[in-house]
Amino acid sequence: MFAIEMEDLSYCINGREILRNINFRVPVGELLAVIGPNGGGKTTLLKLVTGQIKPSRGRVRVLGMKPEEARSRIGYLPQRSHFETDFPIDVLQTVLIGTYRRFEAPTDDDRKKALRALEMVGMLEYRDRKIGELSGGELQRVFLARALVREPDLLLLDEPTASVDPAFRGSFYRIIDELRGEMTIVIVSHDIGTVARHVDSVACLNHRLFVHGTVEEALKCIDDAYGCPVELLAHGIPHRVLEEHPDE
Ligand SMILES: Nc1ncnc2c1ncn2[C@@H]1O[C@H](COP(=O)(O)OP(=O)(O)OP(=O)(O)O)[C@@H](O)[C@H]1O
Repeated sequence: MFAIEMEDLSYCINGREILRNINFRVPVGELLAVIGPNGGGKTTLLKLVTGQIKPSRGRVRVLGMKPEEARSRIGYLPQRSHFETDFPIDVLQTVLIGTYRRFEAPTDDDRKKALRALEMVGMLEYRDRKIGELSGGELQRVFLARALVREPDLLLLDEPTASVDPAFRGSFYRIIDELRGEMTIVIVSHDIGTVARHVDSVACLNHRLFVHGTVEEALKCIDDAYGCPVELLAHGIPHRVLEEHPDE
């Protein structure tokens, strides 16, 4: 069984093809990075996996099911959005949002799981703090706990380390290394150099899927996917830094 399967999948908005003929299989347990230029469709791909949007053509299966059936098995950390941190809610309550079931209050078991998730991300002692008092990196760890609280089989992380300090980036990847093998993990990232050190495989997406393979295989055709040169730096493992894209 695959954690994610896409077959001849296309997705269009207002007549514009955002994703084109994607064929893609992510084995259970894989730790995958999805990279690609801005607007290449990475977030759209994740939304198809969570069932927030439906393909215009083709098929997507998640853990062998339709995405909407698999939803309770998916943990999702969306791209950093405008979260209202003035809202008077504490850390534990924020994590409990991840256990949400319609018409049901959180149970004692939900609370235990939320505390365990906070422990996993090193935020247990912050459980009673108001979220408005947290730094960006601390808040992001709380959101990661919220994605982990249902003990998902598939964890989707959209730009998890964007706009947080380098110290958080290090602690974030230590958490990911600990989760490795316990669940399938998909990380959307622009930080190719860092992400490449931690993942099993890389998918390179720019409206179509250019490659899904080992880090080395992906780096070989990354220039094609980006449509512009990518500078290679030798750092023991392949490590690249993006040059500015001429269109941006
Ligand atoms: N609801 C929408 N309506 C119109 N266009 C949309 C919508 N959602 C996404 N798009 C467009 O689809 C394209 C792909 O967007 P998406 O957010 O998936 O890209 P991305 O690879 O995640 O980009 P980034 O790296 O900048 O986050 C973009 O051009 C975006 O403007």
